[in-house]
Formats: sequence, C-alpha cells, structure tokens
Amino acid sequence: MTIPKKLVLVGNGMAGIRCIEHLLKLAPDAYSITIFGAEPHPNYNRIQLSAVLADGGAGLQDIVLNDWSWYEDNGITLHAGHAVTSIDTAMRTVTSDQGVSASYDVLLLATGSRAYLLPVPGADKEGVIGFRDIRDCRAMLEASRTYRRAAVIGGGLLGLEAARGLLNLGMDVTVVHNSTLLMNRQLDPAASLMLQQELERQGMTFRLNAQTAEITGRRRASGLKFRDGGRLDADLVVMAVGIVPNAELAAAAGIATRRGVIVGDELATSAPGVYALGECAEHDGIAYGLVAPLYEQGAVLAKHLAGVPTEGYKGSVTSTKLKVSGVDVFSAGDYMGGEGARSLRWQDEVAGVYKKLVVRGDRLEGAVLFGDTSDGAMLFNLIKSGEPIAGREKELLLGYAPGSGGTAASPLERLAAMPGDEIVCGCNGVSKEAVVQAIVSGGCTSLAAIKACTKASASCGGCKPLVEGLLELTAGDAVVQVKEGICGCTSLGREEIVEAIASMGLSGVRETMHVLGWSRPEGCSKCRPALNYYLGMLQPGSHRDEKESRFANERYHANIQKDGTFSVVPRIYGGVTSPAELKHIADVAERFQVPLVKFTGGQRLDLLGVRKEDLPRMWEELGMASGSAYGKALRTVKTCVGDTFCRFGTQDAMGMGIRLEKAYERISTPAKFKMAVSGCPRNCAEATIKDFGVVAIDGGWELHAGGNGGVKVRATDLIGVVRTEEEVMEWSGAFLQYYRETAAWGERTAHWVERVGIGSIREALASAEERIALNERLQEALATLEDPWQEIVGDPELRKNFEPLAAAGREQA
Ligand SMILES: Cc1cc2nc3c(=O)[nH]c(=O)nc-3n(C[C@H](O)[C@H](O)[C@H](O)COP(=O)(O)OP(=O)(O)OC[C@H]3O[C@@H](n4cnc5c(N)ncnc54)[C@H](O)[C@@H]3O)c2cc1C
Ligand SMILES: NC(=O)c1ccc[n+]([C@@H]2O[C@H](COP(=O)([O-])OP(=O)(O)OC[C@H]3O[C@@H](n4cnc5c(N)ncnc54)[C@H](O)[C@@H]3O)[C@@H](O)[C@H]2O)c1
Ligand code: SF4
Ligand code: FES
Repeated sequence: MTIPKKLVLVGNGMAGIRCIEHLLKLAPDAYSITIFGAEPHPNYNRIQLSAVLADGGAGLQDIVLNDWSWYEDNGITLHAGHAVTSIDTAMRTVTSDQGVSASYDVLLLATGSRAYLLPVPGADKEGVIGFRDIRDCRAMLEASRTYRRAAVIGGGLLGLEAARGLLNLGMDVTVVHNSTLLMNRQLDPAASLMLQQELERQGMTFRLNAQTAEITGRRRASGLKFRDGGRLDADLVVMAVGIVPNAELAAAAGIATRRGVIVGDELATSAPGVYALGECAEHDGIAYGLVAPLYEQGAVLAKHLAGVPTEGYKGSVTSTKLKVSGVDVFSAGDYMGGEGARSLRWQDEVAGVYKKLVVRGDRLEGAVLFGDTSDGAMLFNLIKSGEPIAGREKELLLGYAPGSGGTAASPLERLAAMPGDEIVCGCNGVSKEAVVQAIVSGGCTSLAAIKACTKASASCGGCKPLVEGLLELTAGDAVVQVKEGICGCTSLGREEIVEAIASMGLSGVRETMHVLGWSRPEGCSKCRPALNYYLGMLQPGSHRDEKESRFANERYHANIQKDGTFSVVPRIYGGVTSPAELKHIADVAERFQVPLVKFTGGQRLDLLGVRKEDLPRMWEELGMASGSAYGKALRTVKTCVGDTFCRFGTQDAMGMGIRLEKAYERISTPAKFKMAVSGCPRNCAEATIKDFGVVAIDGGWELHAGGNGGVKVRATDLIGVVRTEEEVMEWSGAFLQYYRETAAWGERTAHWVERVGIGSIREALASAEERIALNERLQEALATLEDPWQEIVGDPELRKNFEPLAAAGREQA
C-alpha cells in the first residue's frame, strides 16, 4: 500500500475546494488532506451573497456548498477560523495565526482576494466596509436596521449588486462611480445608459464621474467629500472598487508574485511543490475575478496532481452577467471593438432590448446583451470557439431560427437547435449534452437533481432558465416542478402555508414551522413575521400576537430613527384636529423636549427625537390612540376639506375619512395600507395613489385601489362607483379583508393588484353576499384589537421593555 502524500490547502473557498472535489474523484486515496480557512465557515457560495443581501439575509445558511460533514466524510482535517501566517518552503510547513502547523508534500494556495479599500482619509471609520464575505453581508444587514443612507463606491458588478441589495433593505442608496458609465469594464455606452435608466427607475441614485476624496464623520462615517468639493451624506459606505489578490503570504515566503502569485500552465509557483489557483493566482499576467476560470484552473490542477494527462491551463475568455437587479445584462469578450472590428447593433426601445455583436473578419469577438440575455451562452460559445460566423450575423443578432429565413425563434427552439457540446453553465463548464445525459440516463427530473448531479446552476444561477428549458425539452411531462418557498427555510409558498394552517388548525409560529418541516427550526426574519401575520389573519380570536416575530418598530410601536431615538405619531382621524388637541399635543411635546415636530405626508403630526424610555410616559400623557405609523396596518386616511368648506366640494370628505379611519384603525394588513378621500374629482387628497382611494363625484363616490406614491408610482384602478357613505364602508371593508386574506405578507396592494389582476378583485367583490361575508370576517378581527400604546401604558410588565437596560438585553437576545 502506498502512503498518501500530505496535501495542505490554504484557503477554504470556492476555487480550492472545487479542486479538492475533482481530486477526490480522480485519486481518492492519493493524498491526506488538511485545509486551513481564515473564515469560520465551511466552503460557501460567495456569489450568492448578493442574493442573500437582496433577500434581507434569508438563505444565508442555504449557500453552504460543502457542509461540515463533507470534510469529515472525506477524511479531511479542517482548521476553520485559522489564517495561515507563514510558509516555510524549505521545511515544507505552514503555520496558522493560532499556532497550528502542518507539513506538506504538496501545498495549494487558494487565498482568493480581498476588497480594495480606497486609501482616502476616513476609510478606517466605523460603517466603511467592502463586500466580500458573510461578515460584510451581516454588517450591511445590521446597518440597514438602524441607518437609512448608504453610499456604494464603485458602479461595477459588485457595487450594483450591493446597491440593489441595500435598496431592498429599505435604504436610500447612492452609487458613486468614477466613470460617466456604469459597468464601464463590462458594457458599451448604449447598454450602460439603459442600465442606469432602469436602476434609476428602481430608486437607485447615481453620482457619476465622482472622485471620493475623504470619508467624513467622527467615529462613524457620516458622508463623503469629493475632489470637486461636493458632499454626500451617508451612514454606511460600501467600497466596491475592485479586488486585490491575497498574495502577501506567498511573497513573504519568497514565492514569485506580481499582482497575484505567479503560476504557469500547471498552476505551479516558483517554489517546489507549491501551487496556486483561484483569484490569488496570476496566469499569463491575468488574475481572474470570476469563478468560471477558477474552476477551470481547479480541474486542471486536480488532474495534474492525480497524474492524469492534461494540456495545462491556457487562460480563459470570460463573460459576465449582472445578478439580482431584475434586469438582464450580459457581456463577453471584446465588447467595445476597435480598429478593424465591425459592431452590429440592434435595439428595441419599446421592449428595452439592446444587442451588440463585435465581429472581426468572420469571427465573433465580443457581445453585449441588455434586456434579453437568452442568447448569451450561445454567443459566448462562438466567441470562445472562434468558429466562422460569416453569413449568420443577422441570425445571431436577431435571434432568428437557423435556416428560417427570418423568423424569430422561441427560447425553446433555440435551445433545441443548440449543439450538444455547447456550454450552458459557464460557471461550472457544463455542456448541453451533460445536462441532457443527466436527465436521460441519470434520471434527474428536477432542477435540484440536475444541480446535484452536474453542478449546472449551482454557482451564480444565471443559467437556470437554460437548464430548466432543457429539462422541459427533454423530460416533458416527467418534470418535477420545484416551487419557490416564501424564504430559504421552506419550499412552501404562501398559498400552501395558509391552506395548511387553516386545514390543520396550526397555532403558533413555532408549531407551524415544526409541522411544516422548516429546514431551520428557528426560521428567519422573512418567514417568522409572515407566519405571525397569517396566523393572526386566519385565527383572529385565538392567535396570540408574537411580538418577537415582529420587526423592532412594531415591537416598540414607534419608528426608530437613525440616531436611535423614536418618533411618535398620535392618531388624528382624517387629519382633522382642534385647537384644544393641538395645544395638548404641543404641551406634551414641550414637556418631553421633543426636538422636532413635523407634519407627515399623510397629514399627521410626527413628534421626532423621543427617547425609548420616555415612550410609555409620553403616550400616557397624550392619552391618544397610536397612529400605527410604524406598522403593517392602516396608516392614515388623508382628506381634503370637501364640501364642508370648499366651493368645489360635492361630498363630506372629512367626515367620510374620519369614519373610515375610525372603522379600520389598528387592523393588521399584509403591508402598510394608506387611504385618502377627496371631496371632488380635483382630488386634492391624492386619493389615486393610495392603497384605497375615495373620490367624490356628483351624487356618489368613486372607489379606487392599488395605488402607490413611493419608489415606483402607480395610479389606482377604479373598482366601482357607489352612491352612499354606507356603500363606501361596505366596499372598502370588503376590499380590505379580501386583500388581507389573499395577498402575501409584505405585498403592497400595488403589487398584489398587478399580480392577481384588477378584474379578479372586481369579480370577488361584485356580489353583495360576498362583501357582507368579508365585512363580517373583518369585524371579527377588529373586535379583538386594543390600542397598543394604552395597553403598554396600563401594564407595568410591558413598560419594562422600554427601560434602557432591560430593553438592551432583550434586543441582543
Ligand atoms: C458578492 C459577490 C458576488 C459575486 N458574484 C459573482 C458572480 O456572479 N459570478 C462570478 O463568476 N463570480 C462572482 N463573484 C466572484 C467569486 O465569488 C470569486 O471569483 C470566487 O469566490 C473566488 O474564489 P477563490 O477560491 O479564489 O477565493 P475565495 O472564494 O475568496 O476563497 C478564498 C478563501 O481563502 C481564505 N484565506 C485568505 N487568506 C488566507 C490565509 N492566509 N489562511 C487561510 N485562509 C485564507 C479567505 O478567507 C477565503 O475564505 C462574486 C464575489 C462577491 C464577493
Ligand atoms: N455578477 C458577477 O459576475 C459579479 C458580481 C459581483 C462581483 N463580481 C466580481 O467580484 C470582483 C469585484 O467586483 P467589483 O465590481 O468591485 O470590481 P470591478 O473591477 O469589476 O469594478 C469596480 C468598478 O469600480 C469603479 N471604480 C474604481 N475606482 C473607483 C473610485 N475611486 N470611485 C468610484 N468608482 C471607482 C471602476 O470604474 C469599476 O467600474 C470582480 O472580479 C467581479 O468580476 C462578479
Ligand atoms: S378635492 Fe375638490 S373638494 Fe377637495 S379641496 Fe380639492 S377642490 Fe375642494
Ligand atoms: S452560469 Fe453561473 S451557475 Fe451556471
């Protein structure tokens, strides 16, 4: 029996572990393996950090690629949380920062890169981070709970993915970019401008051509100062201006380095027995920053170490896709084209699609796709293979079916026509043939099975539509549809969960998660509040609201501000108040030294800057109901003066608004719910951008729904016209309850209306019988509700939550 050689891997990341996986297949007994990883985690999918961030942290545990048992099962000694600090190439040993040494016959360096942090004054302040690992991702999630303004420096792939994630977390995001064009290293000007317009539409703000000179603030960052003297306020600064290979460890050991650790075609470094791969390695002058080339390196090195003949690593052509922004962007090869190259462009401004091919001679050299990237894999394969494309340019640019004479091919037709050796998953180098084989011979009938079998779609996920298409083409009816769950803890969707709670009579968040087989017993910040809402909606009488499953604002019944103080918004029905009420509010505000009093957009008074410990006393002194300004509940009913004073008014808008607000205050809804009543079609209360808007007309009222005045403005759809105030109450109550019962938790009416269609809502509310039944269920829920402020005021135990120390302890738990 031959004694296995000792292999040490430094860097427990994507490239190094992929190489070990190959090696274990090729030569399972040839090496005894020891791995050092600076991060305290098993190998995880770094690429998916963008998606985890965009998802509010849900799914962090789902991105593990090789769990702890994988190391054990393969007899690997893992030192997680150990950074190797020195290599002795003469003695062939490595030593970690925790004093653990290991000797090697073969050493693999796969230490990856780190975020490049601009060397500007203030870069070391609290709140300034890169975006590279789980710790950075958590730091952003944490910051978004307390702070509102984020600046992302760098408008490349990473910066835009970080910015999209922070936007999803509710932050105001400005991307500060040093060029006039976003993704200037990946896109041509036309695609870059289209991308900018789309992201602006999503709510992102850009500061282009800006050079950051300083990060301002005391201990924590409070903003940026630019070279031209301009300033930007920011409580969180994310630097995404490129990466630096971690090559210092090798350099200190006398191994040749430039930008990265220099390697040849066999990935060998200048030191005997020492190899490098991944982002820390520099091959032919290039240190790659995408997984596809790093995985190719891993496959070559594993073969070399297993004694399997290989041609060596010859470098890679790369392609990129922007993830999580909801807009499809692809670029590959030389996308700008220079002297001697022809650029072919096609643009459909209505559909928001742009395509550009760069052709030199009869070969495709580069491509940019915006809005429709379904041809990305095919074009990328042509760029890599260098196959002549003369005469096919139009077909390639317009996506025509080959030989069709000019008919656009459907995505499935294009997949069917794709040659078997074409790569469908760029990250993992998986061909169409390999996927088809996995389906036909390997019996894989779901995306998950194909992923497990071939690794296709296991990294960035960009090839998912292609893999699903092949599944549909090959397996047809045998396809097992794997549903998207409400979060990473479950594969169950909203409908199944609601159905299960109702039919099985489940009670309590924990019980529901347990019975329905949650993968994480404690759930996550996405599913726990959702379950709490569904349980409350279905069991209004018996469900005990689980405060611990609610967000901090809803637990404290006040909105937390960026300086840690709170805002108090007492309910002022219909926005109509009196001198006495105003004096009273002013007295209380003075007594508690409220630093700022402001009218909200919904015509309410916001008392800002209140300390947490003062909240219960202040509510007590106000003696008013909570305005629910913090909750997923009815917020405000905005009104105009209506016919009481206005010469144009046709109805009593104030009276109607007050009636609606009194009827539905405190009701919990899937997402915040705003209403307005205008006294005539001039619509001064802006009722047509509210969740439910009422507009008076001669002899009646128009009822509108599904509006939104936020990031993406949406005008309401008309759901009906009624004559009396009674009918307004009947329709509004029915609408509210129907929304409560059928929308997903967190779904604003604007999205819900678009998803289910206004026609189906009109239909559901058309019958008087159904409207009455919905109102009865709504009343049942309303009957159980008490004012949360007065409930706390009257309960010494609940008041303790607001005492500084006790609250801090609970917050941490
Ligand atoms: C948010 C994000 C999104 C991305 N999206 C994409 C994408 O869509 N497509 C794509 O192709 N690429 C993407 N990338 C890039 C991709 O993740 C990297 O190319 C890939 O992870 C590099 O693999 P690696 O093994 O070389 O380095 P890493 O995955 O960084 O692994 C290196 C590991 O080595 C450890 N280490 C470093 N020094 C030491 C030491 N001295 N001792 C012990 N351990 C050490 C590090 O802590 C790290 O865990 C993305 C990157 C990020 C951050
Ligand atoms: N979808 C994907 O494929 C994906 C996603 C995230 C990250 N990544 C990879 O992660 C790595 C890091 O990504 P990245 O976006 O940081 O690198 P990058 O080099 O691709 O982009 C950095 C961007 O920052 C800009 N920049 C540089 N200095 C600046 C300054 N002082 N002020 C403002 N802007 C400045 C540059 O113009 C450039 O567009 C890359 O290798 C990237 O390929 C890939
Ligand atoms: S909406 Fe009509 S009634 Fe109301 S204030 Fe404006 S003009 Fe007057
Ligand atoms: S292309 Fe990235 S996982 Fe397939």
